[in-house]
Amino acid sequence: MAINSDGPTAAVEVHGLYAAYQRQPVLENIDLVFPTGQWTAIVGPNGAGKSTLFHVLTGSMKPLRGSVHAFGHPIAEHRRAGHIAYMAQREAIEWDFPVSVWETVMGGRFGHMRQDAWWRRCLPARWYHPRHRDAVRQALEAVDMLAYSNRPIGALSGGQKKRVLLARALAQQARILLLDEPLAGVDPPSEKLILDVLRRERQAGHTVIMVTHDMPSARRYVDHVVLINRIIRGEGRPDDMLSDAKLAALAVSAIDTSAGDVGSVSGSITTTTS
Ligand SMILES: Nc1ncnc2c1ncn2[C@@H]1O[C@H](COP(=O)(O)OP(=O)(O)OP(=O)(O)O)[C@@H](O)[C@H]1O
Repeated sequence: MAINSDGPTAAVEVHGLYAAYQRQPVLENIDLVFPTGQWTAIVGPNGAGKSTLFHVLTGSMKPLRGSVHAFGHPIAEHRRAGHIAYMAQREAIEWDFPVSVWETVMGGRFGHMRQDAWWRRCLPARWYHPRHRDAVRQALEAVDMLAYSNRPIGALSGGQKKRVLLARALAQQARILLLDEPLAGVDPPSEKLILDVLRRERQAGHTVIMVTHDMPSARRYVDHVVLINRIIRGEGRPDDMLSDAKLAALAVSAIDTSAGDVGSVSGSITTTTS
């Protein structure tokens, strides 16, 4: 699939999106445009539907209604072509699986490997095309984890696991990066490292969309903020969206949704200004 992402095209466009689990609505009437090359923070309380939105954006969950396009093409085409990199929450990974850091990050290359000659895909991992090995090495270097390449993923600290998940997303060399809470549970140096990596991705023209509860970092780094709790509660510049008043209103919006059995949450949004 040839995708022309030059010019002002939106990286991702969502129209009239509804999503539900067992017919219980989680997202309703979502309309969003993520411009190419911008860094967006998705902010909302626990249970607001942020991860669900990402499942739909990656094409792993079918919406009840509505459409999702990336660079003007249906999201399913991008999923097949590996154009969208996704960093799941740490909890979403089976860490006891007996694979090394290197093999985990190589997983980010599987979409690209479909373009390799069939015989190369049958070879042992050490014979993978050098461009895959280079991408993995660069990604591990970017998150300062190359020295841990041979370590089993189960033998990493929480912050190191986050960095490996980010490396796997980077190895995909995708134009769109979706990151579900990349800053959760990391210490300040790791947080700075991750934010600097994402800033470089944005500078390279990639579109970065991250879920976060870290308001000081969002205020400092991102271009655009989307407030969500089952429906879109606001979007705009970080200064406007992340005021204490807006965040307090977002936390109250959680109470509005509890009648629908979604979003009945304890707000976990930090309103501390940096
Ligand atoms: N597999 C599932 N089956 C049924 N309900 C689900 C499933 N996954 C999520 N939900 C429900 O959907 C709602 C939205 O969940 P989601 O994980 O998208 O929220 P979130 O905003 O990412 O929350 P958090 O900040 O806690 O990660 C919640 O009420 C949750 O209980």
